[in-house]
Amino acid sequence: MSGFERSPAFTVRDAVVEYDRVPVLRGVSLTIDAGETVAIVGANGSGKSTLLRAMLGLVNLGSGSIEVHGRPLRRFRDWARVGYVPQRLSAGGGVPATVREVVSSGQVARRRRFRLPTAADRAAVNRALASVGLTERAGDSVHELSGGQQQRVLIARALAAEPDTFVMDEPMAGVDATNQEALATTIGQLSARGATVVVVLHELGPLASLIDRAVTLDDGEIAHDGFPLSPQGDCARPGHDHVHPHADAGRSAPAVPVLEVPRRD
Ligand SMILES: Nc1ncnc2c1ncn2[C@@H]1O[C@H](COP(=O)(O)OP(=O)(O)OP(=O)(O)O)[C@@H](O)[C@H]1O
Repeated sequence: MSGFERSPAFTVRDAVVEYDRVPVLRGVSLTIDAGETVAIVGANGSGKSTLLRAMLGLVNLGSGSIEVHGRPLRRFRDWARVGYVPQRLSAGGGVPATVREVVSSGQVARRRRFRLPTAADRAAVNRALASVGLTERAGDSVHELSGGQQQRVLIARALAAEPDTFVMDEPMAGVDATNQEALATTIGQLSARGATVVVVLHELGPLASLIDRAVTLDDGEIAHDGFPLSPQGDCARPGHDHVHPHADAGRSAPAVPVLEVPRRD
């Protein structure tokens, strides 16, 4: 699938983003090939989320340019190919939504207008729910769930659309160790099928064995782009403010259902 695609999934050239005239990205250039699994790491406030949001057109560039699957961002239309996992579930305006409804909402971009979900759509939602361990909670309101469970709902929402490109902002945040391992297995399966995965991480943790490229941001600039560095000295201390990726030893993970990623070859 994407392994045969010639265009990179993302091409970022000299991207500058400012908030209230304060530069947050200061000329970031980055190419992510289709099929790569790349971690974006760096200290709090270094610009990781802003970079992801810029790559998806959610914040405007002050200068520079971004292409998605070979097209300038503004002309890219195939958003059904891209699954985004934001950092947190937005408040949702108090409208009660069940876990299944939120997960199904991920499929809206791939459906033709006014077409109801097919059996295949429903099956994809069921697979996504199972892969994050929320099958039993499908009928519950998302507002009743813990932060970590809500995070898993967001991941399932991205999985349900069966995109070939995933952009995830700290998907492991607040998720307990068992579910982190299960998610790592799911992401590994996506990767093995040739999906592109761009993931902001605080620590490589259970994803370490999947990540062979880490991009470190430092104050809005790329400080490292390459093989993940190992933690040393003070950096090895748990809980310190990470400014580079940690290549922890990969751990084995429990088996979870295989997810179908559409082939494009
Ligand atoms: N909407 C906004 N308006 C103003 N400033 C913002 C906005 N969003 C982010 N910032 C600022 O931009 C800088 C980079 O923020 P960003 O969220 O991209 O960093 P990050 O590396 O993802 O941080 P964290 O690890 O804490 O999530 C920070 O100083 C932040 O306070």
